[in-house]
Amino acid sequence: MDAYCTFEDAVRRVTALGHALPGEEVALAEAEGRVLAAPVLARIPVPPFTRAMMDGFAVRSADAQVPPVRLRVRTTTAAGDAAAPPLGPGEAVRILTGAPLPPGADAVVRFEWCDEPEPGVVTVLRRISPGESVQPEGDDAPAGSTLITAGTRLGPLERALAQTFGVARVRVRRVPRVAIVVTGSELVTTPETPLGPGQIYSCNDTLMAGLVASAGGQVMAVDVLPDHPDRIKEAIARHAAACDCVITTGGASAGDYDFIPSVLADLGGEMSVHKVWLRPGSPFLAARVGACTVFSLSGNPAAALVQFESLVRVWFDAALGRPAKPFPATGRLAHALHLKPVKHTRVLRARAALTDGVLTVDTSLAQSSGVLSSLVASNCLVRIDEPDLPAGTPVPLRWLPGCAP
Ligand SMILES: Nc1nc2c(c(=O)[nH]1)N[C@H]1C(S)=C(S)[C@@H](COP(=O)(O)OP(=O)(O)OC[C@H]3O[C@@H](n4cnc5c(N)ncnc54)[C@H](O)[C@@H]3O)O[C@H]1N2
Ligand code: MOO
Repeated sequence: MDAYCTFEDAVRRVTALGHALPGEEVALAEAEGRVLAAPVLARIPVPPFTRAMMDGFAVRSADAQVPPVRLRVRTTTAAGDAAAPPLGPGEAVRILTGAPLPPGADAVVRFEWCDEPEPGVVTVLRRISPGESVQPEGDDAPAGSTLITAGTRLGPLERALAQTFGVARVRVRRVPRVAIVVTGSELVTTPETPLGPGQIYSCNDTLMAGLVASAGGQVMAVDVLPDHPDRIKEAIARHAAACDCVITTGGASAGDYDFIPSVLADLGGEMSVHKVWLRPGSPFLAARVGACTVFSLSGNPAAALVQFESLVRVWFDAALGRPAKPFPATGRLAHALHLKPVKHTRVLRARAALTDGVLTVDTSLAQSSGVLSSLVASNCLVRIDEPDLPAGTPVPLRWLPGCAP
């Protein structure tokens, strides 16, 4: 296979290569960044008992309809105490925020609305409604309710929620194991090493490792290899046997040292995508080698970023059982666009910002594949399918990792 496919077709084919990985149970404490394979259900109601929301006096609201009212104070209940015995008519319990209400009480009168004329007596100065300053058992959510849906990536908020509902273990997808093979005889990976003639400092090793982690994968290896087909072949074969995914960069196009297509063919790779009408990033291969998916990205870092964000990430979502959409958001062009008509889907780096409640996208950053510095000024990628678009046109958008508002 040596034919270009459309961007849409490439998305479909990459999605088809990603199968949801098996689920496994892990302790909540170890689940940061993991993706749920099953929903998290509340093990207990929260709050687990009806509790005071203010420091004050637990009362029967029926007793406090015509203030001022004198009530006998039975005892004090603080957070962590068991509930006081049932409250009779004309009685109150001094109660602190978070403490369980005694049976019979249906409201809390905050201290500010009370007088304490003598020990054991409280005067309620205001009319109190039932339920005042009280949170009923299960008000947040009852036991058995769905707290977090499958496919959600667990962060601090999700883990905190699960913990407060008494959930100790969660079912998550196995983490995709990923190897990165960066190719190019010109590459130097240690910036402290002076460059020789024709050499450049590599950035794809760092870029890909970071992107893989941001997509929920575990980087098992990063190899940086010269353009030597046997070494590249050996590395891909070795990693394909141990990993769910191998990502290569460089050598993907038509140059004399672009060995990747023939290496994948030699390895018996079932080619799913060869080239894509995508700019930047048309040299893109997706193949299955045994049980492993191999993505071969352009050596050009800006193109490799676009390929990862708009295609490879779709595979990670499928592997993690999440709905996949390359450009899930929408922004409006800040300026009109007039581009050369091409067959490609263009992906532009851009800076999106809210202006008067509208997400506005500024694409006036350097777009050359050879320019990386403008990437740091950008916070999103936008998809452009037409050469001429007026200002204000809605365009599909993906936030770059860590840039979503
Ligand atoms: N005759 C053709 N030439 C090219 C085509 C084509 O279709 N026909 N496609 C062009 C496009 S588009 C791109 S993009 C590049 C991609 O080519 P490769 O994937 O083979 O990448 P390389 O040639 O190995 O490298 C391209 C460029 O990027 C630099 N590079 C590579 N690796 C790294 C790295 N790890 N860190 C930083 N920079 C890297 C490399 O030195 C080159 O400058 O091909 C066009 N040519
Ligand atoms: O499409 Mo290449 O991927 O522009 O530089």
